[in-house]
Amino acid sequence: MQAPGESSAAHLMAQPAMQRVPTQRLELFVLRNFLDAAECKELVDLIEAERRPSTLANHNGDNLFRTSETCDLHHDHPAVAALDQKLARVSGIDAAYGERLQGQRYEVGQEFKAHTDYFEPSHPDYQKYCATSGQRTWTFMIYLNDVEAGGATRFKVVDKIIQPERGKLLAWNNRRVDGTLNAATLHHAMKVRKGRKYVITRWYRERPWA
Ligand SMILES: O=C(O)CCC(=O)C(=O)O
Ligand SMILES: [Fe+2]
Repeated sequence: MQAPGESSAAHLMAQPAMQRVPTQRLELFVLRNFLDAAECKELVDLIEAERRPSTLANHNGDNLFRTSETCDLHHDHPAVAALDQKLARVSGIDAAYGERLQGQRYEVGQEFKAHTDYFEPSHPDYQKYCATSGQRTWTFMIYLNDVEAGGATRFKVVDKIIQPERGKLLAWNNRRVDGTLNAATLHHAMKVRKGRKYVITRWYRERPWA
């Protein structure tokens, strides 16, 4: 059994067509065709309708660190509610532990430089971000389109590159199996070279999101 807010390799590998990316240093999974073309299109349209410049929780003085645009998705929209439920099933994590779903759009030249999704406990704002709902546990991310060139997600510590592909789900544990934060999850959303890239990210927490 997994703790609330946590997925597990065993749960994920029991999902049809789930693949584990071969590396000892982190739990990283790919599921192709998690969403179909129509589902992806509907979500892209929602992101298009409400995007705003992306922000950073841990701002580090580099204004070019995350240059994409973000859209906070509305969970009362049927397409978003359906995705929320689908993610709950595949992850095994109750949707209540998930932060609000976020869409991201990258134009040519836009990126999100190498970062980890967990919050650094030494950061002055750690309490602000983690006091209520705790640390981020797992990240689930869906690519909503095929990108003409660029836009891959690179896990540089383990030297794995995941190519964007319409409907593909990428999931990883931000911590090691023993619960400690895993710096090998460092990842870089590389620059789009041609076309556009749309993704949706879902970060889960240790406690219900509030
Ligand atoms: O767009 C990607 O490939 C990765 C996005 C990401 O790392 C994030 O939103 O935390
Ligand atoms: Fe990330």
